Amino acid sequence: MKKTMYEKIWDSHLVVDADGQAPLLFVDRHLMHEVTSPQAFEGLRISGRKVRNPHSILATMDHCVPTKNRDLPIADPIAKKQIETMAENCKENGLNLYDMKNPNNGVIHVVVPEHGFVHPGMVVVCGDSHTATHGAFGALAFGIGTSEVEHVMATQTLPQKKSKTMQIVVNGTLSKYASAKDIALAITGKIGTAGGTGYVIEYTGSAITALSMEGRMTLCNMAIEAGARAGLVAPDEKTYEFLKGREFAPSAEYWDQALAYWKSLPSDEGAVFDATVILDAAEIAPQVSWGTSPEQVTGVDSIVPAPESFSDEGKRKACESALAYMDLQPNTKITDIPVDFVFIGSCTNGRIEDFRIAAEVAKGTKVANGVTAIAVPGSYHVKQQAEQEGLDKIFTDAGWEWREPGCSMCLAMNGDELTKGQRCASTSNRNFEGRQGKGGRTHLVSPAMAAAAAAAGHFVDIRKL
Ligand SMILES: CC(C)[C@H](C(=O)O)[C@@H](O)C(=O)O
Ligand code: SF4
Repeated sequence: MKKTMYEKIWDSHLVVDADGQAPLLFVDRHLMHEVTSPQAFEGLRISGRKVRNPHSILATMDHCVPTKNRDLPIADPIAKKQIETMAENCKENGLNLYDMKNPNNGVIHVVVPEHGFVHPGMVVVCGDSHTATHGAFGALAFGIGTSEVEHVMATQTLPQKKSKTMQIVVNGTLSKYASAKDIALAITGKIGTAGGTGYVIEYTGSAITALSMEGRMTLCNMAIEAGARAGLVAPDEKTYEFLKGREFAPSAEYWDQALAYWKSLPSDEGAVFDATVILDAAEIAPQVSWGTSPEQVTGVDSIVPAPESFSDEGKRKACESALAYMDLQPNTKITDIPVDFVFIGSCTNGRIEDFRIAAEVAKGTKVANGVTAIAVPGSYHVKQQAEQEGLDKIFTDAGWEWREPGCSMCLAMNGDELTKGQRCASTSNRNFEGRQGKGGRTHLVSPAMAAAAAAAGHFVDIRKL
């Protein structure tokens, strides 16, 4: 029988599939951060159980960490407690933790690939919805809840319902400055935040294979915003090249064996998907979200929609309330929307490629009057690399703040936040009400779009730069 990549990974990880019970999957890699793990460790402690395989786990501190003045004590007592608890839990259980002072620190989904910890064909979990990022390597990677975190720590297995499969085909060539982020947003715009519910998405087509590993990570990262359980891209030469020589990649001795397995993973020619969605890369304009859900998004050359333009009652109401929250009038040109704040960073767009493209746009510009712009590398390695390339200088010369790594303003848990009514061009993945601070307004964009908005003080069609 012809199988999709998802089915191959599923079948090879199935431990038991007994009648009346959810199938049990083997878990290769378990990623952790300080927010969703404390109760799981507590549960283990109470039941007197141990972590089954500490080597399957990699942990970071990312959500609560400050992005400046790291030498000072952490001011927020909740953040301080979370960070201390994480350190104690990892120590007690012998886990590999890259804490705030470790040169490998950063956002979990940026750090993990840097060390080659996830390989094609693996099952990867984390108490975090953006675990989907690692699907870029052809691994089945998805977020789990805290009680599941405890289960995986104790058993290295997880009860899972099998998903349906969706193929999203993106052929053609992206226009200048359009990026993986724009593909991701265009997909969410097309299928909606519930479009992928119940599915694992496999991204295929020439525009996907043309993406760098960073781009594939950006794309898979947002599979969750389209409602999917996970996103996958078939491994290819770029994947192998990226992994080769990294700390946790298979060593030379096992490389050929690993490669042979990885090459068996891509979906068989003629394998049947439960659903197929097709997009043309050439038609994807740089995207800007206008609402409070990642599906409320449009091209930069477009306008803010009017509620009446939606035939669906639910979507019309959602548009109305989003426009009220965002303080936007229907039919406003996207390029006429001003910004007060610009954030480049997060596990969606906090990688070196993101800062390179943003620096290219920011070079020689000045942040517009009244605008605050911050660049927050996704990891310390990204930060170092960017500094080696002189990118930090480009940003600071242009009036940007260059920060320490962390989730930062992606979800504003560390004190980096918008004030009420501030409007932000953000390279993160969620524009929910209050996501970047109470009363803050988020517009999701690519790094290049964010950099252009910082200089102009409003959104700009970067294809015309
Ligand atoms: C804190 C964590 C549970 C959450 C997630 O699951 O994604 C966060 O990372 C986010 O991006 O909203
Ligand atoms: S960067 Fe944002 S999306 Fe990614 S893990 Fe942190 S909070 Fe979640």
